[in-house]
Amino acid sequence: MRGVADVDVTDLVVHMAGVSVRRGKNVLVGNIDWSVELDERWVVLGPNGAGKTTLLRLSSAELHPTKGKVHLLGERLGKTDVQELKPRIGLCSAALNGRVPGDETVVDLVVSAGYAVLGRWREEYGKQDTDRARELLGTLGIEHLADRLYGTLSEGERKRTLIARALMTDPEMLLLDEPAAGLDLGGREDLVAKLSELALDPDAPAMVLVTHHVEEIPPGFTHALLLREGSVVAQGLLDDVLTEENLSKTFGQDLELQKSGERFFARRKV
Ligand SMILES: Nc1ncnc2c1ncn2[C@@H]1O[C@H](COP(=O)(O)OP(=O)(O)OP(=O)(O)O)[C@@H](O)[C@H]1O
Repeated sequence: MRGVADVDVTDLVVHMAGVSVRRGKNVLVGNIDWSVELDERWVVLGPNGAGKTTLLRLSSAELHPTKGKVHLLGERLGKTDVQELKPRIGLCSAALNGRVPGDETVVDLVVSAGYAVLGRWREEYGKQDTDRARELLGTLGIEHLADRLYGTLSEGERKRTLIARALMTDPEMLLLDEPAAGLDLGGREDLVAKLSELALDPDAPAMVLVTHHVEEIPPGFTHALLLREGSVVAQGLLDDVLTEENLSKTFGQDLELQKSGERFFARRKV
């Protein structure tokens, strides 16, 4: 495995060294060493409460560590202007979903990401911006929904809209917090296929996807970090890390793991 001590952090998308986040007596994540390179696509996997969202909030400059150093896109958290850093990071999370006005059109919602506002009325945008937004909606397979109101979309369509929005600023890193949560089987499979296309695109940004389910890992993802109770169980290349033993340790029960093609499936051992 790559040694975190002897890397040039300015070349890395994420670099964490000895990072902990505490709230009172609770250790949300403890002593994390992790780095992400530009061409890598990481899945962060773990049970409820493992610290996945905390790790993503550190990676999106939403949260500072209690201890340790975090570098994002070569900038040290705490020593850089996060308002300049944030547009370079595309974040797609359920928290955002709840804050979107339902009467916003899909294309306006995507365009407004470039201006870091929710609600297009505050800004005037150019044709170049709306063309790019429509192109991104096309990439996610929902160009036909561009003029619909966000409030009328299905959950799966909303998820894709928010991913297009996160890509609007042409970020150097794309963070996806449980993108398939709440989707039905077909919706999940559609999304996994789209994320797989994105992961395999060499021009796409570095990606970090948080999930509870191995079934949601899109083909093309290269690395995994397994978290349990705020600590790293294993991290590295996906095929090395995603083993029955590591998965069982992560979820605290005896699990059977199968790989079919490029997809993973897990269930409790009987
Ligand atoms: N402000 C806080 N104060 C105390 N504990 C907190 C705080 N925020 C989060 N926690 C705890 O830290 C742990 C990690 O939370 P986090 O949201 O990062 O987990 P997660 O892996 O994303 O969980 P889930 O899969 O359920 O979303 C949880 O046990 C949570 O209850």
